[in-house]
Amino acid sequence: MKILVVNGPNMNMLGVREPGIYGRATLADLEKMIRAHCAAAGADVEFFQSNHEGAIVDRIQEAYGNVDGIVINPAAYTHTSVAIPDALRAVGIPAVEVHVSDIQSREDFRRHSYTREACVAQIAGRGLKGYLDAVDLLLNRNRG
Ligand SMILES: O=C1C[C@@](O)(C(=O)O)C[C@@H](O)[C@@H]1O
Repeated sequence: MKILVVNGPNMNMLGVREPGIYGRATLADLEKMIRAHCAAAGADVEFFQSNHEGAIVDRIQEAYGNVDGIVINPAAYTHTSVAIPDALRAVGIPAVEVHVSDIQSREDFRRHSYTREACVAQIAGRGLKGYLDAVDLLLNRNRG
C-alpha cells in the first residue's frame, strides 16, 4: 500500500502561521509523524506540498497507477478549486480530505468544500492527528 500526502498553500508555514489555530508543529514534524505511523503499519508514504493549484493537479495526475490512497489537505483551495477535485475524480484513487482546524466553526467561507465530493471522507478539527486518522481510514479500506 502506497499513500501520497498532499498539502496545499501555506501548509509549508505550519508552526509559524496562526499557531493559535494550527499549533506549533512544523510541516517537517507532521511528515515525520506520518512517516512513523505508516512505517508501523507497513505502508509506503510520499509527501508533496505546493502553494500552486496547477502543481497540485499535476502531482495528483502523476499518482495515477502509482499510489493506492491520497491524504489531502487542499488548504485554502478547498473552498475555491474545481480543478483539484476534478483531478481526484480523474485518477480515481481513494482520497481523504483533512483539515487541521474545524472548518465548520470558523468563517462562513470555510464551511463549503469543493473537494469533499471527490473524497471518501473528510476529517476536520482533530489537529495533526487527523492526518493519521486519514491514513488509518485508507489502510482499513484497503484491507477491505
Ligand atoms: O489553509 C487552511 C488550512 C485548513 O485546510 C486546515 O487545515 O484547517 C483550513 C482552510 O480553511 C485554510 O485555508
